[in-house]
Amino acid sequence: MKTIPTLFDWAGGQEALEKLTRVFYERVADDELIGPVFAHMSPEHSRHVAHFIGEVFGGPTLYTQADGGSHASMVAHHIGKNLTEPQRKRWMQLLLDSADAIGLADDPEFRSALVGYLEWGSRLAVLNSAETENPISNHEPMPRWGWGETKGPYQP
Ligand code: HEM
Repeated sequence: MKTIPTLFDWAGGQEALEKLTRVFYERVADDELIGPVFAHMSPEHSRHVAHFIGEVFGGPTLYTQADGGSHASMVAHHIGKNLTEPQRKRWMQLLLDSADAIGLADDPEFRSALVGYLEWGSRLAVLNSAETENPISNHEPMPRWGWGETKGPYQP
């Protein structure tokens, strides 16, 4: 029986994900639509996002252990930001352009899983950004993403 790698391993591990977010946030900073949204991000931002995605994709628990984060603390960063759909679309476009620019795995299965996760996560980010209180409790586990389909429709 074939062993199926995690999305984290298939993507090329932590190094590839950190390269992806580094190139992405360089592009974000130059973007007139979403650059201003990230004007106050910390120097650690890019690495934290790579750690978060890596953990979601089955990699080491760097976001929750090394960075002391949680699903709730990630969501908290988006609360009250009032992100818009055009900003989300630009975020998606720049991230996928960055994936191509660094030569990230581009087989249909991996890209389908990647886009699926990014669509899901970015739409939640927009929804959460309209909230004034964090809908996620500190005890909620980190999301996990694999090669397959989503587990059902959106239910707040
Ligand atoms: C899968 C989708 C997403 C993931 C996994 C994600 C992840 C994260 C994480 C981990 C942080 C905290 C970073 C830190 O500790 O410094 C963060 C902050 C933030 N994210 Fe997201 N995010 C997503 C989508 C989006 C989208 C679509 C937008 C905007 C269009 C956005 C805007 C922001 C902003 C403005 C912050 C705070 C920046 C600051 O500290 O000033 N995020 N995100």
